Amino acid sequence: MRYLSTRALNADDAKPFCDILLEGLAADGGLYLPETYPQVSAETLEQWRELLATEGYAALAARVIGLFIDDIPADDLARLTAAAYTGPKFSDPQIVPVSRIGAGPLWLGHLSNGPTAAFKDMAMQLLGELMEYELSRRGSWMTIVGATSGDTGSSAEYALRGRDGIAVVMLTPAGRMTPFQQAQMFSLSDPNIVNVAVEGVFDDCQDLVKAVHTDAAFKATYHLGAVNSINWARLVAQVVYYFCCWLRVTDGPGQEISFAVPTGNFGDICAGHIARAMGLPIRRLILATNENDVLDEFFRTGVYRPRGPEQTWATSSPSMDISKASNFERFIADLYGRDGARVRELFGAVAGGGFFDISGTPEFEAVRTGYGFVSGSSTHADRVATIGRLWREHGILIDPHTADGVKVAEQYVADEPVVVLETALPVKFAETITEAIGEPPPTPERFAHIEEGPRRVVDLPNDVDALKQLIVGTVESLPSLVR
Ligand SMILES: Cc1ncc(COP(=O)(O)O)c(C=O)c1O
Ligand SMILES: N[C@@H](CCOP(=O)(O)O)C(=O)O
Repeated sequence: MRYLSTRALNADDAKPFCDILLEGLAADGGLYLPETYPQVSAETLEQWRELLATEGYAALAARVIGLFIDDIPADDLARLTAAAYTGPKFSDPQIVPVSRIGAGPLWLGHLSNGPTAAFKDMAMQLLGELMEYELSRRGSWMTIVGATSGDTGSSAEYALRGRDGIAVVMLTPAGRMTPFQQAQMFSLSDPNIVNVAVEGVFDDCQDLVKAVHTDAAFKATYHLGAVNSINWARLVAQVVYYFCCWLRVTDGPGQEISFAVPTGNFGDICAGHIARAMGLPIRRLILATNENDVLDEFFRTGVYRPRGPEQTWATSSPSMDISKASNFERFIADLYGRDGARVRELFGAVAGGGFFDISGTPEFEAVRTGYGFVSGSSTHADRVATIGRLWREHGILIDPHTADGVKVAEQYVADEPVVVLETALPVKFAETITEAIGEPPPTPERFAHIEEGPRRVVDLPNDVDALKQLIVGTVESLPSLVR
């Protein structure tokens, strides 16, 4: 299996999985995609049903991900998935259980049982294993430069702390994360972890990451790598839980279900799009945004108009306060039949501060009819009401992002089961939970003292040169990194 940038003009540039695992973002600014999506038959799905029941999530992950990787031996990959998806890292032995909300059509897919209580752990735990494996095979090292709106950062740091040959420089939007999210990251004292508070919003952090990654000389000298969902390895690991949820909710071949996905950077739902393209019987992909509703606007109207920091609102589902969703480019590349020139043209307009409008085109018609996307958005009042209602009526406590998913899913209820992906645990968002149910969320024992103790974080202006200096200083301060 080989991979090409969404902006590639030449199929000869295709690369194997382990190259793009370490490269992260393509040199042309595009995102990697496999040349084709492997197809999974109904018969294979039934074999995987048996596999999941007898050998568990890690075995399923090795099979699904193995379809996309031919440069890691199958036994090694199985060992890596077994190391990633296990207790006590994950607090539930099923790794991804599902539960039904009452007797209705809505289900929750529980993705937040990992070390940092967010769905990011589902991919990040594996990414940590894969990166260490490949760096050690090559005798190399890496400086991860990432951006977070609250959950990717801690998830990456818990997956990579103390790992040999890897440093992490993680950019956070100053003052925009919850106290719990800040504590999860800033309390870490490992020398290979550097937390940064950038004067700006998440999109500014993400733009800085992309700027250093597209400076080829700098990237090569400092061995820059990526852990955001711009890295294909993140997405392929996330594809697995769509298969898992489908297998747990259905009991036979061909049964269609839908997924409702709280969306920010379009990574989670892009993994659903890929699972569907592989043949998983998904009827609809229900995209849910908060008040930062650029993607909902696109899926309703065909107009993609990213917004600037001044129009990116600080909301009570803060991890989705994103107005320029990276992975959306992957979907557009598929929509346009991997026409790299067209993708360059569309995203060139966006990079210049503009927008694109594909309303009235056959491609936009296909978004709904061929790809199953529908969308909606949610407000603070909606999520508080949804959290309160599920708590009172069903005794189920969900976080504000999952509440956005439930709220939008309810708009689209039909006759098939709908799995709402639970993307974080309530403990991370105490203020909103308290507003919704009149008391703070329970704190799982493993997080009992997280908000106590000293913090380590570096302030940084929104400036590429300042970031480069910080990266240089970090690498120089860790002599064990450079082999
Ligand atoms: C808790 C939570 N929910 C939902 C999302 C949205 O996921 P994605 O960015 O993959 O669309 C994020 C991160 O963006 C998140 O941290
Ligand atoms: N919500 C994310 C934003 C980054 O998304 P990613 O999936 O591209 O890493 C976060 O919590 O940081």
